[in-house]
Amino acid sequence: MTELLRLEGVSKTFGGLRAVQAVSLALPAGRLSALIGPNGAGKTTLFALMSGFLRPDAGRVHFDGTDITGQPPQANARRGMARTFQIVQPFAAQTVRENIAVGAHLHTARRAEALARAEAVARRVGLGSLLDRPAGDLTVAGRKRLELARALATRPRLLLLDEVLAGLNPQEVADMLPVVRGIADEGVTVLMIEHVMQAVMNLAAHVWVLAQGQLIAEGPPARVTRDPAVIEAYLGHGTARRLAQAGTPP
Ligand SMILES: Nc1ncnc2c1ncn2[C@@H]1O[C@H](COP(=O)(O)OP(=O)(O)OP(=O)(O)O)[C@@H](O)[C@H]1O
Repeated sequence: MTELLRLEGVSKTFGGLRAVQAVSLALPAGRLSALIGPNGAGKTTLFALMSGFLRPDAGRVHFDGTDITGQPPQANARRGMARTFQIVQPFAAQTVRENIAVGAHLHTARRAEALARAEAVARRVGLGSLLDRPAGDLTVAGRKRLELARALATRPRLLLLDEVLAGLNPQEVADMLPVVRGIADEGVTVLMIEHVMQAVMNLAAHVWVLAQGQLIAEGPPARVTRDPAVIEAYLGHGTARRLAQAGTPP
């Protein structure tokens, strides 16, 4: 298994809060993996540490064999790392095409080339018919696709998706799953933070579970979601034992 991203003992403290504590993991290249955990577990902070938006207090980050610890996000983007944000903030007055072209400009200064690239990416994520609409007109589901498209336009090798399914209804989630799977099938390594477990079970080959800043489990999703430590982290202390006593297999 080739790894694309490796964390070694990465930690981050905010004031007295240990948001991420000595996290080590190796992300396999060419696969779709997920990072799950209860609210406030440190998932978004870990993404920021991976992509250079935050600098770790301790530990190292390696991308494709290069130590990138402390490198700024722009440098990491040029290396092939892209991330989406939980709160989508497009340039509302600009068209969908122009918003996506911002990402394409990472690799070209030529406007026509960036716009052409934007159009191709828009079709890939199902925004082809909305290219000339202002981004401010998009629904929540449309904005999520736009966020994905802006990241894809940078031609990433590693795509970090921060809750791209949050706020979508079940039909919209079902419509988005093949889009995300298609990106991975084209060879992009994907790591997704996701609370929608149906999506994690459906898409991810490997899952890491973060709770209170620490990795508490990893493995195939079906096994991880049965892990008593994971059930405890989500549902509270003693839950796994109570479920077992009630005869409900966790
Ligand atoms: N810039 C910051 N300054 C201070 N505290 C922060 C900062 N960013 C995050 N935190 C805190 O660090 C902890 C981890 O936050 P983080 O957003 O990484 O969790 P998360 O797992 O992504 O949560 P959620 O699933 O709710 O998005 C939380 O207690 C949060 O309040």
